[in-house]
Amino acid sequence: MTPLRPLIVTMGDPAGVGPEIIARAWSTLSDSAGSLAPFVVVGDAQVLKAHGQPVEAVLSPADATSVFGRAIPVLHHPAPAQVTPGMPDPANAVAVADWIERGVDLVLSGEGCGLVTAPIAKAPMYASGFRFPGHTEFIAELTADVPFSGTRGPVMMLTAKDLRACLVTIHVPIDQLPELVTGERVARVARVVHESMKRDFGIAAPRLAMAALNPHAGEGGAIGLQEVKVLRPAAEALRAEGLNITDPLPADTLFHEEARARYDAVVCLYHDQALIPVKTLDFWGGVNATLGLPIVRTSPDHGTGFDIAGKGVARADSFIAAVRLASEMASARAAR
Ligand SMILES: NC(=O)c1ccc[n+]([C@@H]2O[C@H](COP(=O)([O-])OP(=O)(O)OC[C@H]3O[C@@H](n4cnc5c(N)ncnc54)[C@H](O)[C@@H]3O)[C@@H](O)[C@H]2O)c1
Ligand SMILES: N[C@H](C(=O)O)[C@H](O)COP(=O)(O)O
Repeated sequence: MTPLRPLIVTMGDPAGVGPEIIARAWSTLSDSAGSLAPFVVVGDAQVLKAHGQPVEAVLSPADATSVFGRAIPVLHHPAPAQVTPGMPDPANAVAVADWIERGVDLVLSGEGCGLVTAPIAKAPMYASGFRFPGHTEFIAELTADVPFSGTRGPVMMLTAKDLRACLVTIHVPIDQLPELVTGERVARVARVVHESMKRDFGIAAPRLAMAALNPHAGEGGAIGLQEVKVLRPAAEALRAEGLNITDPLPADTLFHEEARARYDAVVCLYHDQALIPVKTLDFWGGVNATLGLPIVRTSPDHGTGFDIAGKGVARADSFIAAVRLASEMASARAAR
């Protein structure tokens, strides 16, 4: 099989742990040529150089393959404001968004096989006028006009070990869930997940589970009506379409080892219903992936870690797992 093009890594907030986990990940992965796609970083080369690894500015992702064994290849796009680890500056937020847009463009052009995004911090991005909740919605907007055969996302998936938890709603207040958890929204997410399990994970016959919203799946309507009125009808309609998906199941018994063995992915209804089990199962190895887009995109399961940025203690495990997963997903897409 033809070798993959490089992965495109975006630096994220330069004041966060992104630069140091990229440097640490490179020192681990630089001799993995062949088994994993190499990566090239879109960001400020000077910021990366501060983390003790060789850095080499390149002119295109194509240069990354020959450089990756000896240095971190960087497509240098300078941060406009001074970078102080742990001290985010909204003046750099526009550059952070530009790095993401550049990264998406490089994957769409075919110069990169997938995108791995180091963490951004929402507050400084919002302060600069960034109008998206996070990477997920921004990247969906950037790829909205690109043809895509299948149900279009974005769907956020958090994965660790054998758990793939996919979100129907993301960064919304809990009191909006009864209004937002609709049959249409659940069905669209389930279709995206079903198609992604085949496209991105090579699972020919995906088994999906659906989490209930209410305790004990609503206890037949005695503890809430979403399961009776919304979720079970949606599951029945999806099964009629040919998807293998359960009725809404009590979330408290969905995530233990034996339960996880019964499904390939679980459709969860809100952020913490998915993220607590994933980050509890393996905080250091968890990965955030965006499904249902024309490009592969992954990200570590943690944020910018401003409290430890620049102190040399940030772990690169999740970032390395995100690189591995993006490489695997890109390979699965290339093999189809
Ligand atoms: N992929 C992403 O872009 C992403 C993911 C999650 C959160 N965020 C954003 O990051 C910002 C900070 O979020 P938060 O404080 O809720 O979570 P966080 O993950 O940044 O930090 C939570 C705790 O985990 C620690 N931690 C984080 N990464 C670590 C690493 N690599 N090694 C060791 N310890 C680590 C931090 O020191 C902190 O104590 C917020 O704006 C949030 O929205 C971004
Ligand atoms: N909910 C995500 C997590 O905790 O990993 C995080 O906010 C990242 O969201 P984006 O990938 O949309 O930036």
